Amino acid sequence: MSSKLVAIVPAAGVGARAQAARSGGAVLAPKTMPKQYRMLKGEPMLRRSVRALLADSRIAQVRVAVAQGDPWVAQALSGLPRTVWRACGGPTRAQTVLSALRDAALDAGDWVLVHDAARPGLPPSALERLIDTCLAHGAGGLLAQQVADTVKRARDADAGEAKAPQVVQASVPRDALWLAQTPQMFPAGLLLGALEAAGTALSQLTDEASALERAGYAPCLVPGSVRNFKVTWPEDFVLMEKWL
Ligand SMILES: Nc1ccn([C@@H]2O[C@H](COP(=O)(O)OP(=O)(O)OP(=O)(O)O)[C@@H](O)[C@H]2O)c(=O)n1
Ligand SMILES: C[C@](O)(CO)[C@H](O)COP(=O)(O)O
Repeated sequence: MSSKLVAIVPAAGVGARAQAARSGGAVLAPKTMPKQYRMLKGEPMLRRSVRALLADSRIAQVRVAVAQGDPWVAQALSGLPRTVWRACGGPTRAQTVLSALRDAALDAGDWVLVHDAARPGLPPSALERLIDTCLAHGAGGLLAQQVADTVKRARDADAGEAKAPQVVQASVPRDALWLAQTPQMFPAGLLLGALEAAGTALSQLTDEASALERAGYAPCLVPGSVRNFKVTWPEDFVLMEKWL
């Protein structure tokens, strides 16, 4: 591989949903330690996610993007090889990724792989599969899981009945449906161009592939892993510890 492969880990979120139970159901103000620094089997979640990436020697560097004034990152990442961190976090995930990408100043032909700090369970085999597929096809792609359950679309909630249960409008054919995971891997120039072209829609993009799709590309869907779920809700910490 003549071009280099660099990983970006957006880690500037506050983990509001993960704190819901501890605040009695309400979403907390971002004062408590964000979820990416909570310990999972004796190690901060962020450190585990970075170590999962370092397992593949083709990744030349891992660049972690944190919020301004983050007091936890230096300790959480101490001693890890090929790893740097920058206080370039933005108000949304997509804005964090865009500023990290600009900060990295990669060549257009380099590859960039974006991975959530909140996915510490990434298996080496899934990472290897993604990198192999993207390099072989010369195109970008993402890890994803085919939907296994029957899918329902809810009818618009009745504004007058806040406590009424949601009801089904229709069942949705699931054959072509996949759930997007990370890492997501693209040529750096392509991803930067697609994120910049999103303009005011940037903050609505929930993953990198969406930016490429808007720009007319069709990213490869590479089978991910059930272990690679995103730690989002309070109960996810216990579940992830069982996998690790
Ligand atoms: N402004 C933001 C928001 C999110 N993220 C990162 O994007 C990843 C996926 O986001 P998510 O799981 O939603 O984390 P949070 O935004 O922290 O969670 P919540 O939405 O519950 O607050 C995480 O690694 C998170 O730190 C980020 O770098 N910058
Ligand atoms: C990127 C992602 O993990 C793919 O599933 C997801 O879209 C992040 O969403 P979040 O709302 O920022 O957790």
